[in-house]
Amino acid sequence: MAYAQLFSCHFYCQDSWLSSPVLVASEVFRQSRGSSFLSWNSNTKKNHRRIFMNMQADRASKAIHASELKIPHVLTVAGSDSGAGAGIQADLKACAARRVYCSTVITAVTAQNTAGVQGVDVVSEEFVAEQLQSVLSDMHVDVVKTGMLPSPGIVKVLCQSLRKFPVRALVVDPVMVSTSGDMLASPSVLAGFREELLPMADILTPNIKEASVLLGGVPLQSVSDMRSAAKLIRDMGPRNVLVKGGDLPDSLDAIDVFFDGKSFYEMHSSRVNTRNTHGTGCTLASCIAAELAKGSSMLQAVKVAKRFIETALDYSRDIVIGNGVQGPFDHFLALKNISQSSIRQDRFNSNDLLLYAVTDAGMNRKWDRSIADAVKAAIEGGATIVQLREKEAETGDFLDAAKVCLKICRSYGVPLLINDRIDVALACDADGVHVGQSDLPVSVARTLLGPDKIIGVSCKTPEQAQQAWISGADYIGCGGVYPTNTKENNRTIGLDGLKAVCLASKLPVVAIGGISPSNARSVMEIGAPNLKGVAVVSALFDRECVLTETRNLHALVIEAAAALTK
Ligand SMILES: Cc1ncc(COP(=O)(O)OP(=O)(O)O)c(N)n1
Ligand SMILES: Cc1ncsc1CCOP(=O)(O)O
Ligand SMILES: [Mg+2]
Repeated sequence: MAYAQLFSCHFYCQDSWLSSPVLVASEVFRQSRGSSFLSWNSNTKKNHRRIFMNMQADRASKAIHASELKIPHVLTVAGSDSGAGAGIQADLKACAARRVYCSTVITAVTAQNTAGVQGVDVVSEEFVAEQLQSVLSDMHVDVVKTGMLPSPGIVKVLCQSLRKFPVRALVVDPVMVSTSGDMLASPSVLAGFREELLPMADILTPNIKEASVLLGGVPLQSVSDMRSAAKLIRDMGPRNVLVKGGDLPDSLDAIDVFFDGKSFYEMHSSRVNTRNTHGTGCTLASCIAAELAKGSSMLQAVKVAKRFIETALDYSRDIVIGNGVQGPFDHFLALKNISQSSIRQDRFNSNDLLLYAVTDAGMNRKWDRSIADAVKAAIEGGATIVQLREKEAETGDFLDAAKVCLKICRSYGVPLLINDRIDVALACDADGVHVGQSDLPVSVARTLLGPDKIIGVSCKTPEQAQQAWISGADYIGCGGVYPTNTKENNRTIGLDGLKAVCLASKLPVVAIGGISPSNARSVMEIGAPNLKGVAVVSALFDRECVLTETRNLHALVIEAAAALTK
């Protein structure tokens, strides 16, 4: 009986299941009292308490799950762009870049590239409706963002679906004409926009051309025109309007006008001089939708979206994709620094350890040369990898030097590593880092740098060498093999110590510490196949001519390595 009462309470209270333990408790009590429930003995009490506690635990775990698994979700209803700069493809990339899930309803398939739109195949309104039903009946969508809506029928089925499955916000990008000048919606779509869609929209994001079309063709030539347009368009129903002024003539900045019905906000961002602007409208609207899905206010969402576009355009200003006049940009800010060395399949080649040049600012100062000149000379002399080890440098100076040296290294296809400073390596997108036993652990460095960067770690003992492998390092720097003045208080491990580390290591090893032309051969000849080379500071850089010294040492290690393979 008691169980039956509680069971019914469970269902009765389902709506408040997650939110109000007090309500659940009082409901248990109310129902048990109102049921001539006379045998309220201590056992029953205990049972009730146990069941109630179980309910509490169940509720808590459901609450944890609910908050853990709630993923902000944008549904984009738009056209596909085969060149992937705009449309559905831009929306997916923008949402992924803003860390929001994005589902897609495709309204049209376009044959498109950086030169323009070559063809459009409109999806039937029935099939658009079917896609909408599939997504909205199953998934929790926070925000719907619309792009290309090529027919009045598609606008109609979209509005029907939105009435059936209301969402938190609707972002409408009134895509009518592509940036290349091609028509993407029939004129009859305008009526559907005005009658049904715009009154449902939380924000409308027309560019100047689209704002003009919406207003029956009035030209927009100034910020003041954009303000008037924003006001008139808002009268058509959307709660907020963002008129994008990227195409405004005679303006140094890209100025957008945001109007929320009460206030106007002029949003300035610097105009990025690039051909890679294809897809900015779709991306901006998707970013707004993504921020709204995360819970931002409208003004904040617009600000973040604009900042994202500005950064992405600036980052992608020089990338080359396609031969047409307007290229796509890189939503993930990852393509610019792709060099031949970073896209080669074998990201780390242990043969690169052969002659490992490690810089020292003090030595370069002493010999009155810049770090750039030192690095260039070392590479021309035969250095196969370069490490910047700038112990005294200010962070900003270190980063500046790293950027300059990275350019030089990339131009020669030689990897550049940064000693100790993972932040500097990340900031300049160096090829990797070298860390010591008391720097950030290799596993943390790997998490921060990702799977593609090179990570080396200093090891003096076989145990450290085994740990280096487990932690995900790529190579081991082992030393000091001989006494050195370059590193203070550094225990010398000798050739025996080096050999012990090599034998214990599954990773390639480079020897370091007091190595020069006079002893490099003995190092290379210790008889460990995974000893791949020598790392040198003073024998290269505490000398008058870096080029000559590197050349000599290079000839020597090449000879020693060749003798070993005979
Ligand atoms: C290849 C190579 N091995 C060792 C070092 C030493 O780095 P450093 O930061 O001077 O000292 P630890 O961090 O190892 O204690 C290196 N730079 N390169
Ligand atoms: C950085 C470092 N780590 C171990 S020994 C050493 C110094 C190597 O410098 P040099 O080649 O001048 O002996
Ligand atoms: Mg270190």
